[in-house]
Amino acid sequence: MLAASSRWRAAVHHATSAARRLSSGSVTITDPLNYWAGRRRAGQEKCSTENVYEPATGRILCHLELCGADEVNQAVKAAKSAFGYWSKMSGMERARIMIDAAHIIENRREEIAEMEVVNNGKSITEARLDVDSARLCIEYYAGLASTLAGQHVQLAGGSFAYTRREPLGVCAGIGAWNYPFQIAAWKSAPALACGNSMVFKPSPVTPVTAVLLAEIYAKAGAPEGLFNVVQGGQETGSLLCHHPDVAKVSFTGSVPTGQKVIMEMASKGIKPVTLELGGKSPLIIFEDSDVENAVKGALMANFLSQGQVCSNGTRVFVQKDILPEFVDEVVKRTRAISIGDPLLESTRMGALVSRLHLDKVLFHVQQAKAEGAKVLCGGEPFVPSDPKLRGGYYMSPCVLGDCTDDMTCVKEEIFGPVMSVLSFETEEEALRRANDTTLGLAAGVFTRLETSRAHRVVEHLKAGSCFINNYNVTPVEVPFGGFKMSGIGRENGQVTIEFYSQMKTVFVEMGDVDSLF
Ligand SMILES: NC(=O)C1=CN([C@@H]2O[C@H](COP(=O)(O)OP(=O)(O)OC[C@H]3O[C@@H](n4cnc5c(N)ncnc54)[C@H](O)[C@@H]3O)[C@@H](O)[C@H]2O)C=CC1
Repeated sequence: MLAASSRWRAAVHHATSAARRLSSGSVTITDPLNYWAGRRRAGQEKCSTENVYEPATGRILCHLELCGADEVNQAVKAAKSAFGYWSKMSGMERARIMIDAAHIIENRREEIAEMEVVNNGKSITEARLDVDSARLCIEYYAGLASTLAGQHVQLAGGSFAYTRREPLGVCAGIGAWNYPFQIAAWKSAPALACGNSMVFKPSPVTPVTAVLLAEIYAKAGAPEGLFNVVQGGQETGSLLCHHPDVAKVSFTGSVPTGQKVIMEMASKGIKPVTLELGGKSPLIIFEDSDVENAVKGALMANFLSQGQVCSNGTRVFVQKDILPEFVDEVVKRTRAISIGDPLLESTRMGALVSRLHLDKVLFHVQQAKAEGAKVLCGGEPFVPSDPKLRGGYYMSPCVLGDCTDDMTCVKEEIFGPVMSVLSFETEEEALRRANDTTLGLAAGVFTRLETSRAHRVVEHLKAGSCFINNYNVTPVEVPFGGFKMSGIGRENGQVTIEFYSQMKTVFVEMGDVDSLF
């Protein structure tokens, strides 16, 4: 998810001046990846481990020590103790520490981005933008920390009431694997600004960079235990969400996990939840669009992070008259995407996150073919010429033509570099088909001549984040989140303060009690 297209260009431009520290196939991680009460923690002897892989090469990167009940208890205890101190600080005091953390991120941008690439497989160019988005998010909420205030309400007889915006306590953050560092920042920044502490559990597939954020907050002066990291999968996540001292759960992940598990768990403790789930978003391209921009928009809507983006506009509806021109251009540009070593500046598409996920995405392409879609390009495993990359999880980005609404590739989230192109004739038809989904994370519209049409269409799109004449632009000042089964609550923007705080109302009597008894 990018903050702005100008930053995309800036990142490409500045890239060459950055000194490369890591190279694919050269990294092994031995330091513990759990972190609480101010330092990294090795797992206990009995704790189980899982292999973590480098997507670019298929090598084992480290053995992840999974947290059980003891470790989760210790992390929550540390967070509870930090909460007592942090929640009593003024917003300005909290902001100063958060701004220092943002500066450290800026100074360590290249190092964090490289580790993200090694663990996630996305291109270094994109990883730098993710780190920037994390930094900007922390800066933004640092700016809001001192503005949190209540209301004063004058009542009859001189009595009055006031409201206080109070933190919730220990918040649990649960992350997905596609934006590991950025998700940790997007969750922790508003939480900390409001005076909460956090225990964060990254995806076990990408556990490496969340602990860097923990060290950065500590270096910036955060109290011990303010931001903690516990590693593990379903079991650890479940322990964390069920913990009686956890006041709120903020989850990014798939619809089934969010729906079945998190809601159930949160409802047992009546805990507030933020859910950022999956999507199957539409991108509608009208015949009056600037085709060059619409093609660029469709590529940005489908191929960032190897297509592993929740908000991707994977159902591309193109008005009939421009379909041939659009398809020619989109296929030409998709074929030109350079796939390979994600740490190379020239690479625009790296490796998918895991072998399992790659196989799932390739299966989706086969299924689409079997259901009658036409593979216009890509959709094959890709083997780079560099021998060290041969075990990596690469595929060629795919454009599917002749798609219809009933095909699985058009109905289900693939979460890989696969664009489905559909044709439409009228605005009413496009809207009806675009909204025909249980999901509603994002949507886009390209139209040039009729500005009123863009706003009319957006008004009728059932999606939380809409784009006009662009796609996948996510500045941290703007709320992000979904309608329907794509989620509950929002991340980013001012509104998110409401999801990490609670309002207290205080009535003050200035006269005598007027009793009915
Ligand atoms: N809306 C948004 O902002 C975003 C949504 N996503 C969605 O995430 C999905 C891909 O991420 P995955 O990691 O595969 O999703 P997932 O649902 O498998 O896992 C997400 C996280 O939940 C944890 N988890 C699994 N079972 C749990 C349980 N019982 N209790 C607590 N935690 C549990 C996992 O360990 C992981 O950290 C996609 O569907 C994508 O659309 C991804 C990024 C952003």
